[in-house]
Amino acid sequence: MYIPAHITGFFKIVRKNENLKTGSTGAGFSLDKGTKTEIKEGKGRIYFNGEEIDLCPAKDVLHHFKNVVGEEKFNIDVHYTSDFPLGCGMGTSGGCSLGLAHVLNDTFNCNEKPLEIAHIAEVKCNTGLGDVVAQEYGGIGINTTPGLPANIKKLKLDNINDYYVVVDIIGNKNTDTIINNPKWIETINITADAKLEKLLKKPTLDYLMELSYDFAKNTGLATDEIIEICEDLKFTLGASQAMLGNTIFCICTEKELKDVESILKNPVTCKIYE
Ligand SMILES: Nc1ncnc2c1ncn2[C@@H]1O[C@H](COP(=O)(O)OP(=O)(O)O)[C@@H](O)[C@H]1O
Ligand SMILES: CC(C)(COP(=O)(O)O)[C@@H](O)C(=O)O
Repeated sequence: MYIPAHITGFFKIVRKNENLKTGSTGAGFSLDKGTKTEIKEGKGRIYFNGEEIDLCPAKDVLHHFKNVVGEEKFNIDVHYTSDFPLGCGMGTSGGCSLGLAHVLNDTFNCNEKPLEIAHIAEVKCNTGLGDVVAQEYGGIGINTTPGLPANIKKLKLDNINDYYVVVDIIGNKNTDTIINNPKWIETINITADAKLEKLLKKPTLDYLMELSYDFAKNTGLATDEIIEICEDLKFTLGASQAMLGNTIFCICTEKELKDVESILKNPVTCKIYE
């Protein structure tokens, strides 16, 4: 099962009593690189690109299905193969949660709701608020409702194939340290305020990038290093920080691609995944 990586440009945090209704609003897009989930016979271990890891949302999804299926039938290990690391704002933890929920639901012929199970796992573990919803829908999404049921308006572009998304991962940034911190929540929500309405009135990719860069700078989430590189990428459609990671993303045309790749240290070139 393949789940696309997802980049959030800007977002607002909405916490409710119910995990299903807790989530984010905002905008972002899915990529043609991501995470593949497979299960094999085993003892409940989780492997990420060959290394055993402790991944809270994956464990939560496993726990849910173990209760549904019955412990005696549940002898599996999980194997993830991912293009992007965890904790870098590429929605990798979401890809792991959602991929696993789908694989288990299909394999054990359950009649569960994989998207809901994955979203609840992400919210409980503080690894994501809107990723799995966006990943399930794909494309460029404007998310107007936190949690589920989802209300995502997709931005349809005739020339979407003309664009490349170039990603440069500089380092880690764990989502839970930000989305649980009252000061960050206040700053993020004040800065995000009005951006969604603005984008809905003028739903273009350039404007999404402009609002995202404004969000990255004005929240203080982007480091000086990231801002400096984004300034160097001003000749493109736009560049900003992937939320919530220490990661740059840039949207450019084929003509600009070589210059963009030469500015970034470890460029990974992708396309938007519809
Ligand atoms: N080797 C690892 N590197 C980074 N995160 C890891 C690793 N192993 C497990 N984790 C867990 O993965 C989760 C990453 O979540 P998050 O920061 O939301 O990532 P992403 O941006 O990929 O969605 C955290 O719960 C973290 O504890
Ligand atoms: C921005 C974030 C809250 C976290 O994203 P990540 O670090 O990729 O888990 C995301 O889930 C969203 O709601 O848009």
